[in-house]
Amino acid sequence: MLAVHFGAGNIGRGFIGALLSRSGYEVCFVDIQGRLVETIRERRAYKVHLLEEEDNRIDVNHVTALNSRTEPERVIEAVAGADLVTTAVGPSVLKSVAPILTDGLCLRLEKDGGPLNVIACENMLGGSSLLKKLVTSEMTEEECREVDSLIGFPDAAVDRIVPEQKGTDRLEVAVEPFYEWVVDVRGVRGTVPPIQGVTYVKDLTPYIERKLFTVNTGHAVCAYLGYIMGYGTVQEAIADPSVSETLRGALEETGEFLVQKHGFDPRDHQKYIEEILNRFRNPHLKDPVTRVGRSPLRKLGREDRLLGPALQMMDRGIQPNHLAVGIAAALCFDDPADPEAVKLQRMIKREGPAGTLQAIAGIAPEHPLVRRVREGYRKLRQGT
Ligand SMILES: NC(=O)C1=CN([C@@H]2O[C@H](COP(=O)(O)OP(=O)(O)OC[C@H]3O[C@@H](n4cnc5c(N)ncnc54)[C@H](O)[C@@H]3O)[C@@H](O)[C@H]2O)C=CC1
Ligand SMILES: O=P(O)(O)OC[C@H]1O[C@](O)(CO)[C@@H](O)[C@@H]1O
Repeated sequence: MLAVHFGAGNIGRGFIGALLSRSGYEVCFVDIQGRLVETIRERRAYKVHLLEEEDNRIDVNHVTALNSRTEPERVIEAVAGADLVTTAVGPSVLKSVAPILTDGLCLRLEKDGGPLNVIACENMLGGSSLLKKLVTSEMTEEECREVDSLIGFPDAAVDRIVPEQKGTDRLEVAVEPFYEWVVDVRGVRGTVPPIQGVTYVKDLTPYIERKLFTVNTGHAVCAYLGYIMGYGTVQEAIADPSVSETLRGALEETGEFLVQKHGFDPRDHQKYIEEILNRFRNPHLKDPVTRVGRSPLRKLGREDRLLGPALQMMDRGIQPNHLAVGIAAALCFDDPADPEAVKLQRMIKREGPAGTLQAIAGIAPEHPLVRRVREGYRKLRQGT
């Protein structure tokens, strides 16, 4: 079985590629970084280091790689002959992957290659659905019909913290031991991919919202507050009671909303929150707040981890008091090395916090959430 995986980065090697290889797939990574591709091709194996008390390393074998910039024809052939396609490139990069994927899928359809599933493993709602839209936008009506019946784009939720890599080995990836990969089985075409460790569900929404609005909301709130207070890592930030109080408050708010919307058992959800806080505290992880807070414009998107739950909970009469502080903290994120943070700060200078929220997420300045965020923003800027 051949799996073609776009993005040989942290999640690609440290999570998706590792699980696919363990499940018996030969994994062909596709990336644009020449040295990385060459090294994978030379070694055909790497190690995943589990960041826990004991020093465990797992061997990942039967891997190879292709460079989509220098050998696009080979990537197209690989997609045409694959048993599974996955991505972990970043939500904003899906549009760059789409053209070569389209060519591979068209070749497959020409060759009557049979059903195939394409799973986008990105931190976003509807990642595979977006990829399908991008891919089919360039296809004829006939090709679109064939894609509908033969190529599945099941949406997925992926959860594993893979921090910046500090090791000396080019391929080894250090990861937290925990992982969760949930796939919407309704989107699958043909045989359900036999991936060990994947949970197939009939409705992904409760799972992806629970994950995005707990793990990612909490991580973002912690990172942005930590950044303002001068902490370097999530682990340092969460040890500060003023950060952990706001973080816990925000997760209790999103928790109330998730329990109400999806009918989770409140005690189970509380356990889920505690587990996540423990994962953030993992003393073996040193996860920079700048990595977790990266791309603030994306994270301040209307449906993403901050405004997404805040807007939905206000519609239900739940007040995002702590979450609004987290959103205000996101507006203060000014990491000079992050192009989105630089752009964000330029917008705030020009249009103020309310105008910026309107421009990024289309929220009217008179929305009650904006009043709360502005209040939080003023206090954070004054250092109170
Ligand atoms: N790091 C983490 O803990 C988690 C990340 N994610 C999601 O996984 C995705 C990837 O994140 P990371 O692995 O952390 O990022 P990363 O930056 O480590 O990896 C991304 C990889 O994609 C490659 N890439 C960029 N453009 C490409 C293209 N056009 N074609 C092929 N490859 C391309 C990059 O060279 C890089 O190797 C993101 O959507 C992220 O939100 C999800 C859960 C956890
Ligand atoms: O990968 P993104 O969306 O930029 O955000 C970083 C987030 O993803 C994770 O890497 C894993 O879900 C978290 O560490 C963090 O919440």
